[in-house]
Amino acid sequence: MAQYTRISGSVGLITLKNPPVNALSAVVRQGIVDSVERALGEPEVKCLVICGQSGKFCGGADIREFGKKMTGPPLIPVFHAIEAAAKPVVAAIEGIALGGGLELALGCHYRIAHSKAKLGLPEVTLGLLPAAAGSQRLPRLIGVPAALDLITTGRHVTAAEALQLGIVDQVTDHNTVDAAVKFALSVAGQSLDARRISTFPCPRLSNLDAVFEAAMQKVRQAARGAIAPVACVQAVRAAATLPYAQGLEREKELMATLFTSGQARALQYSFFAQRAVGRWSMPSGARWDTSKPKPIRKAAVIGLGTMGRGITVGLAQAGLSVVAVETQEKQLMEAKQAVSGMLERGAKKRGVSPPLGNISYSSNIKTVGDVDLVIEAVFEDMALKKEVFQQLSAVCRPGTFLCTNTSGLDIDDLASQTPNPELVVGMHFFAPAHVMKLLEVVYGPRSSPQAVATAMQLGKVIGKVSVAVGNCQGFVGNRMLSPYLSQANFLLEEGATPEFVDQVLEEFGFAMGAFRMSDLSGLDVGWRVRKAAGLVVPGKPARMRQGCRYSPLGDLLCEQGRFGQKTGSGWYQYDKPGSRVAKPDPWLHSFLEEYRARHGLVARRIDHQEVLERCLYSLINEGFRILEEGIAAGPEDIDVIYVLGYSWPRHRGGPMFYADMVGLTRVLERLEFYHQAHPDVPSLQPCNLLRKLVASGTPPIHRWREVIKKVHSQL
Ligand SMILES: C[C@H](O)[C@H](C)C(=O)SCCNC(=O)CCNC(=O)[C@H](O)C(C)(C)COP(=O)([O-])OP(=O)([O-])OC[C@H]1O[C@@H](n2cnc3c(N)ncnc32)[C@H](O)[C@@H]1OP(=O)([O-])[O-]
Repeated sequence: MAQYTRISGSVGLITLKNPPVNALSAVVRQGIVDSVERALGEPEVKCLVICGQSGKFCGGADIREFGKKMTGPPLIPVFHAIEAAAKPVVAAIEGIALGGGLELALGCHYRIAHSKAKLGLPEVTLGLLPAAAGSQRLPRLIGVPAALDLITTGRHVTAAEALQLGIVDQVTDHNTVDAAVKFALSVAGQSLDARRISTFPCPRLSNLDAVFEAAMQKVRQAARGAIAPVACVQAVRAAATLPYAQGLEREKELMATLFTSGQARALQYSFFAQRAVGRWSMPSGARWDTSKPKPIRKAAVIGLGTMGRGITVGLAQAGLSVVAVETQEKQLMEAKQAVSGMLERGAKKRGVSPPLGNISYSSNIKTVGDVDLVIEAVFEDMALKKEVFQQLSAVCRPGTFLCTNTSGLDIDDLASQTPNPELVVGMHFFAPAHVMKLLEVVYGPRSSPQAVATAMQLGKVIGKVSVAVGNCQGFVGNRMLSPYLSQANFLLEEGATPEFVDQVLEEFGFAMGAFRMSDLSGLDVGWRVRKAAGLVVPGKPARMRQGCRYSPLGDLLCEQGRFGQKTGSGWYQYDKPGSRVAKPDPWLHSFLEEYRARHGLVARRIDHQEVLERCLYSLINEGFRILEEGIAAGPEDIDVIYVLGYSWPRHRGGPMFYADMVGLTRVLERLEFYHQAHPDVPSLQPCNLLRKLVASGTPPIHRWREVIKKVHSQL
């Protein structure tokens, strides 16, 4: 709702009330209409102030109403009525003014913001564009280049930047409503002609076409197939080239193409999925709202390689006291330098001083005796990790949580090295650990709900989106990646090239295809895991393992020292070790031909569809197995992991959402088709849960948890 009160005798105060972010639901919109009408009708009222309840102005349109039948007054006429008002209307912006919330403020005649407020038009991140005249008013107010930047990126700006850009008229450190009331009274009775933004001409640009060509090229490059950023550029162009009313029509047309698009649905699903994963649960019944986390004030990181350094930076930047331990003196010195550099660069970007004092460095593991939580990040070797856990059990005080950054080793096996396995969980960071948003929190059968709650809470404190998952080889992300990479290798055996497979996957929206990604992370990483799993054994049948098809292509490349970017050659060739530009490698093409000839394989023509379906459906199928086993509680958990950790294109929602979009019946049919052609590839054999979902009429994704629950209760 929107509450109307009269204050200071002559000020009509309209307070938006719709927790948690005062979104512009139908009721709120009607409340604004009624309140503005009342204030304009009361002769005693000389001016109006609009504010939001609980220190938040407005989070925009109510996303929960999208996809439902539209009720209540539409936004544009509401904002026009405010702009046309004969009495000054001042927006008192506290906390947030985002999307429709900023568009409401742009409809007002003046904007006063609190210094901590964040403002922006993030519609593009939801697959939309600012459709309450924001794409027409903002360019008129701040100019085309600045408006293009805000609208195509959706980034939030601080109140200080908003003042500098001309979005707000004043910034205050004090009570914003008081400041707005004082300001409103000071301008009451003054002419408002020069304050109605929709009447402003859009600032002219001598190189208008060049500006828009450059903007369009930039968004197309970054978009990876997303359509909303392109529509945003077109909407701002309308503002720069058309009268306001026609520009508004164009904005409406463009929004209509986006609103019902699959991409908008995927991005809005992703928005809510990222919030849903915080409400975690375990098969034991333990849940986010029944498990109390322990506060972590002091933490330790053991092993300061690439991951350990990034984790240390993330903890220190979040204000924690950190003990950083590296037993090799030389590595310790290098790590100290690297970590300090990362903190200084981060602080410079954020305009704060670097928290160098938060970290103490040591080569002695005995110095972690007084910490609340330890994150082990040593080399990915089980024997070494077990040794570290034994040492930690000896030096840490009772109740210290012991976490491991392993990317797929058995958490419970590590927990067996300690007297308190209930205090052991996995905290699987993604490289670079101080940048990537995702954190997989892995619980073993003996991990306590408090240990999980504490790791999830710590993830939030250091700015991560944490997802709680069960313990199994490769956890969720890497486990699903295995069939995806196997299919990519099998496709090479059958006639494809790395370039073609990667092209298909990158057209789908991945930042990098399977082979370019392997070259980046290093082929030797997978080779070590396969060796540890006993898959790389000389003399074994080349292409079968335990009765299943196996491709030794990656092993053969590693035996030749082709580890990817780091050695200057892998699936592609590179100018020199460490360079990032992948070039097709004639050597690899002849290597593949020889390999096929040696194994009696005849190359055949493989099309886009087959590459996409075999790589993605085998990954999705493994996702269904993970849901069936209860390793992940719901499809949202898997989708958030893939979007934030494995560059699955956000505008496709995630693997499980994509399966829902394609249609589970189709996914099942195609898996059955490919499994028939490749009976020795178990990852193509449709999972029972998938069959059950299809048999129960392919319910929409938000209802899969019911079917999963039923499956679990029958197990
Ligand atoms: C016409 C017009 O042009 C168009 C078409 C539009 O306007 S489109 C809409 C444009 N607006 C946006 O893109 C802003 C989206 N929201 C955010 O970016 C963030 O939420 C936040 C505002 C910066 C707060 O972050 P937070 O970290 O403090 O809390 P939270 O956990 O994220 O959110 C707290 C709770 O609020 C819910 N929520 C947040 N914004 C919402 C919104 N706009 N509508 C409905 N619910 C919303 C969210 O789901 C969560 O619910 P629950 O999980 O607790 O049940």
